[in-house]
Amino acid sequence: MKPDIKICGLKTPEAVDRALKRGATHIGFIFFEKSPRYIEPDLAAKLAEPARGKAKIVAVVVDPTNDELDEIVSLLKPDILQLHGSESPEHVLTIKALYGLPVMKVFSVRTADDLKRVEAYIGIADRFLFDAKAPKGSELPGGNGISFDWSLLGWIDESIDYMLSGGLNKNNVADALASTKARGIDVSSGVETEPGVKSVALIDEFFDAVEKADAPVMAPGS
Ligand SMILES: O=C(O)c1ccccc1NCC(=O)[C@H](O)[C@H](O)COP(=O)(O)O
Repeated sequence: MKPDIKICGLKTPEAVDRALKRGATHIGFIFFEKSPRYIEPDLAAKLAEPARGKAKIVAVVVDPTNDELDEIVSLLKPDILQLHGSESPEHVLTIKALYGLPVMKVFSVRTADDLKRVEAYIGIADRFLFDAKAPKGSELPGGNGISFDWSLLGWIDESIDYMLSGGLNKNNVADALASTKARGIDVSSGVETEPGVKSVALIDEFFDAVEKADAPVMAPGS
């Protein structure tokens, strides 16, 4: 089955256009002010316009207040809220009830302990995203361009819908898909020339790598 592909941290019409042309199923906008990928909600709304009905528009927030969410939801009209902080199951339920939107809850992973709380969110979060935990000293909860040990996800049942992220790029995405049961992948730094600067060439190369990974292996002579 073709994986969902989310290109995250978009800030230009060129990058949005290329992601859509190549078949991104999700595009993400970052509403975390310390990020080099931060974008004002009104600008994100303009950039997202060509994606409506073609790809899911994802608003990435970190321990958001209701005021922040009110502004983002009313301007951007996202399809999904990506909660990338330490939102409790109760907070996730409150957000879902307030905004009526599906939630993708992020777990930041370095060790097995980081996955202990997943069960508490089953039936509450609509989808999970397993991302690498920020390295010491980083101010960013995501978008750090580093991977984690995917074998830590081995116990996660196939019935659990999750995306995988953290340091994915054209060189490791095939391996990531083969080694996990991720139904989707999410990339940011791997399609950038520097933090916050997306490259249409790297977006192309990333999609090429996913398509190659997905292509059936032909028997010799067939
Ligand atoms: O990308 C950011 O700057 C960011 C900042 C704060 C919270 C989340 C952030 N990114 C969320 C994403 O979904 C990224 O795509 C994900 O962390 C993977 O990033 P990367 O390892 O750079 O591919």
